[in-house]
Amino acid sequence: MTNSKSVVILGAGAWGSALATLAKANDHKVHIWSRRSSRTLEKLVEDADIIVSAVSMKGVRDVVSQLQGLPLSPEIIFLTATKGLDPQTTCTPSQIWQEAFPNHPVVVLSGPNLSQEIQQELPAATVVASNVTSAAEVVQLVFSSNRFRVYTNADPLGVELGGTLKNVMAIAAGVCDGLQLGTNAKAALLTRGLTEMVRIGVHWGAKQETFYGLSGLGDLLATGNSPLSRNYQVGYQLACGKSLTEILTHLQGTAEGINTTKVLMLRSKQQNISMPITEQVYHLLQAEVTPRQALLELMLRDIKPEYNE
Ligand SMILES: NC(=O)C1=CN([C@@H]2O[C@H](COP(=O)(O)OP(=O)(O)OC[C@H]3O[C@@H](n4cnc5c(N)ncnc54)[C@H](OP(=O)(O)O)[C@@H]3O)[C@@H](O)[C@H]2O)C=CC1
Ligand SMILES: O=C(CO)COP(=O)(O)O
Repeated sequence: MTNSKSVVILGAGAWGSALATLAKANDHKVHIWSRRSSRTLEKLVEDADIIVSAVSMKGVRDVVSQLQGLPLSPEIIFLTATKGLDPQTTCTPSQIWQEAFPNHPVVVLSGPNLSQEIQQELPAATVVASNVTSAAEVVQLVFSSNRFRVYTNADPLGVELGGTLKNVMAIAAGVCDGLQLGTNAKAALLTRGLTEMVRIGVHWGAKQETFYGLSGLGDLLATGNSPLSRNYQVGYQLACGKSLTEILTHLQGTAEGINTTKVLMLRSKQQNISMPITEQVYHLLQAEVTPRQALLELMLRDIKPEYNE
């Protein structure tokens, strides 16, 4: 097949494995690498067309620095699928990749993509975004199929922030359901959560409209309503009285929202941006408030117009 690409996926977790399944189903040559792999990264990336990073945030700088020492073809496209923020710099993963590889195109993939549903071959849609349109189109072709619809987008920062910021709201949504607060409360929470995502995201440099697409609202709806989301599970179990340590001991995989909440608190304080839901999620994760106290804090904030910001 002439359009067959060589795809190397870094990270053999839930998301790396699901992305591998999608690319393989389209007859691409796919190799998955993890830090436990017997095969060296150098050998694997030798003839790669696309390097996909599906490691969790805490692994991004490690894999970037491993790749930096290797001779890479200038044609290689980097695709990042991590939904997190760097705790030291507050940078997004794509900013880290682009800084390390300034001459390569970097593409972001993000959307409502619960990996378990994708592994069950249920239909889903996603967004691939880049400043280099041709690179986004290559990635679009590699992953598109009759069960995975891939849209391109020219706002990589907005696409990446949508998938990242919604993890904080997914924790809050889990709390909302765990406390059995009802459908009205959930709708209010997700809507005001989106307002908060837009507020900080636009200040960051992202486009407002991007947050109303698949990678923002779409992913917020998916993870804010599904027990398959690890972030949602964290919130749900906190509402049921478990401690964060207890929850993390049994959680399958990564809940990026925990780190993202801390990074967002830092950034919103530095830049004086109001993020009341994020702030309550932060206090809850620090065990400084109970879920009921967090709810009351939000309900008893000063009354104000819906849009004055
Ligand atoms: N699961 C999902 O539904 C989706 C997840 N995502 C995002 O994808 C990212 C990965 O999530 P997911 O696959 O679910 O998480 P998992 O916890 O299942 O996997 C994390 C992966 O990251 C690797 N990793 C962690 N630290 C390092 C490191 N220092 N060096 C090399 N590899 C490292 C792990 O390797 P090891 O196994 O060796 O620890 C593992 O392969 C997250 O940012 C998540 O938000 C995005 C969309 C959907
Ligand atoms: O981002 C996701 C789906 O789009 C996965 O959500 P969790 O990381 O909360 O499981």
